[in-house]
Amino acid sequence: MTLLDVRGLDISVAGRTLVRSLDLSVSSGSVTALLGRNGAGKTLTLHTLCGLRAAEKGSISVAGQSLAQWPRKELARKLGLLAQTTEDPFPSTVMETALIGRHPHIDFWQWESDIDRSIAGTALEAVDLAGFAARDISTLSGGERRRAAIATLLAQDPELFLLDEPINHLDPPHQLDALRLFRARADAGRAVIMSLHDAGLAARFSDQAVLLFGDGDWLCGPTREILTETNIGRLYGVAVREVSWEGGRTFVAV
Ligand SMILES: Nc1ncnc2c1ncn2[C@@H]1O[C@H](COP(=O)(O)OP(=O)(O)OP(=O)(O)O)[C@@H](O)[C@H]1O
Repeated sequence: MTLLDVRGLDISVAGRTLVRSLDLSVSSGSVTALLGRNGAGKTLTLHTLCGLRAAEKGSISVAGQSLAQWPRKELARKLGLLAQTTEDPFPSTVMETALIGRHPHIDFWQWESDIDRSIAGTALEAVDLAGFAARDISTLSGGERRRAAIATLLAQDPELFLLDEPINHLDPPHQLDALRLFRARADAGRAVIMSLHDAGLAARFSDQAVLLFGDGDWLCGPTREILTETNIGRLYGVAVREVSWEGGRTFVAV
């Protein structure tokens, strides 16, 4: 089933067109990797896809209905954003932070139920924060805080996960854990779009890749066809070699 359909989308800022006439279709069960240099427009694109930023030109539909027509709370059950950075303006515990993800599922006058607490607890376990529930969120390390943000999104449990550099701050084992976890969500019928700076991890975990060149140009297609030495070299403006091993491949700048 097509969860997200984007046609002719322009992303512009301060008089510059970063993405011109983007067409993108995302189906349940798939992982899409979004790659581009710093400033190419990955964050602005993700923010536009979830309605935080208005689309100047083009159409975005979510589960067959125009993005703008979705009531905000219903939309938050369809799609959820892992922002690139998180702020904690109010004191709260790690459990309270994870429970924020349950808000789209709770009626206006209701408190979180035991089921919501159990879902949030399971999400904390999934990101290796089981023992952290009572901790003040402001005491977490950068990587722990990133995993708490992932737990909040897992507790939200949207159909489409929009992830802005999900492995920021994570050490290598937790990077793999997080990417495996989202890959498993997709394999269970959800969908994922994630911006990444590691083309090797994009090759390993995605089915579809979108390359943003930052000048309006983009490429989109099956990962195997899009992630090539030539395209990645053009994307980053450096010579790149593909390195393969049994079943896997990565890219090295030379
Ligand atoms: N409000 C704004 N005014 C002017 N320029 C902006 C504004 N917001 C974003 N930009 C610029 O738009 C460009 C795209 O930003 P965006 O955050 O989408 O990049 P990105 O691809 O996610 O980069 P990174 O890899 O560094 O996270 C950047 O050059 C940024 O400086």
